[in-house]
Amino acid sequence: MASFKITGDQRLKGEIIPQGAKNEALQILCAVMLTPEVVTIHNIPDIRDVNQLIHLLGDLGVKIKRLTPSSIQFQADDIHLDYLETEEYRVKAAALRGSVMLLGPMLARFRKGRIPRPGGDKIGRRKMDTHFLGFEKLGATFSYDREDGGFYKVDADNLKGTFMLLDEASVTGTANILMAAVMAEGETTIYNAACEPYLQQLAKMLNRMGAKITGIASNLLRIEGVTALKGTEHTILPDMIEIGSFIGLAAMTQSEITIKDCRIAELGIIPDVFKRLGIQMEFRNDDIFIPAQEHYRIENYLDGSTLSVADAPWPGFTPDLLSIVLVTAIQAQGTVLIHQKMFESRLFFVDKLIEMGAQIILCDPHRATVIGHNRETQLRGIRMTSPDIRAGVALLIAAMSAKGVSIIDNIEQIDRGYQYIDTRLNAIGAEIIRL
Ligand SMILES: CC(=O)N[C@H]1[C@@H](OP(=O)(O)OP(=O)(O)OC[C@H]2O[C@@H](n3ccc(=O)[nH]c3=O)[C@H](O)[C@@H]2O)O[C@H](CO)[C@@H](O)[C@@H]1O
Ligand SMILES: C=C(OP(=O)(O)O)C(=O)O
Repeated sequence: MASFKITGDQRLKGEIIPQGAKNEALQILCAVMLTPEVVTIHNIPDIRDVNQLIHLLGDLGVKIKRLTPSSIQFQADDIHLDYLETEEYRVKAAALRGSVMLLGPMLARFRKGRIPRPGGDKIGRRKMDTHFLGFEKLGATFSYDREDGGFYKVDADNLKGTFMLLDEASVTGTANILMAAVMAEGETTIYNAACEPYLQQLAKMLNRMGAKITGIASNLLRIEGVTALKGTEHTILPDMIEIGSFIGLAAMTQSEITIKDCRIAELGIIPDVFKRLGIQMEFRNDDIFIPAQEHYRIENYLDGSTLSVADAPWPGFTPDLLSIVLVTAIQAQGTVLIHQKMFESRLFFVDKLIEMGAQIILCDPHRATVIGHNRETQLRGIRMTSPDIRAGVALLIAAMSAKGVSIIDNIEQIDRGYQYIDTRLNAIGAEIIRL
């Protein structure tokens, strides 16, 4: 288990380039399984989850040629389906959540998919019903062997297009069903589809491969099935969660940071939520400039009542940034209610922030009220453990703003999704040592 030792209270200054988006990369990498032709992907982040998925593709027989550190060529022209039945596959695929999206492409191309219960953050129940209800609608049979350590199997003689109304707008569920439907016979309609930028990017890539998808960016996707897909090139967007994390980090640590090439048009409501916390930012072409700010004041609603920030499926605010908003509010002036609707166990890390001196009331597992210090009291460094990827970065931000030294254990959680975060932040003035 690795740890970070952070000496807090440093002001950062400089430019930072966001990495390619983790959650987009996981979808796009699974899509390479849909064609025997070459698919070239650019801006791939060098992070644990993504590297594990790339290894898994290699084990399945995908030919992998690294062109540059972040550009890779894939060719899935000789897939070893027998590997799906091995113990090694179970162990490796269970190490991350993104591997679940291999099912849709495998079903589309080989009419068979296997996946163990996937890993990912332990942030409450993470059901997969949407995925399998969708596959079943397309004509697949599904079985789940609980005795067998939890192994999902899908098989189909033939996939047939149909209308489906998803039980919820699941991100990986929509990606999975979409990738199965592109090669189903006839027309599929997916209503209540998730439409995060990750999915928009996936659908655009699939269309470049020869798929016929309309309704991209909406919750109503129409797919006209095709018999085969061809190769393509794809560039992953900057990681919007990393961009949001840097905005929060700049505000909390009173740092002047320019976040480069953000693809601002794709960030949806994210900048506005941070602006409502009182954080100033300037869009300079496609960069976001955050000035060093001593004070930032949380807005109230127009009627004077307390602001709340809640997650919702896109174009609502992503749940993956709520931990960052929460930590950022600690040094704001004012009060905000953080409402994490989607996950049940994502707010418990506030205990550590409270131990550091933050004023937070955990109302219930889904809601926490943060009463900002307005920099009248500084957090103090402590030893803590990173429970999940985003809480881990929230704790890192807290530690960087705190007086004294903090240790964060279990930083493998952070490494799942943030590329060389210590090196990149140290380059602009942080003091983080990897132990
Ligand atoms: C690898 C990957 O891409 N992971 C992301 C993906 O996970 P993932 O695809 O696993 O998450 P889902 O979108 O399926 O659902 C997340 C949670 O939200 C709940 N839910 C979902 C939709 C809805 O309309 N109402 C609702 O309550 C689900 O029951 C579940 O508890 O999307 C999540 C939600 O944006 C993000 O936190 C994860 O980072
Ligand atoms: C919850 C997340 O990831 P995963 O779905 O991979 O656990 C996340 O990226 O915040």
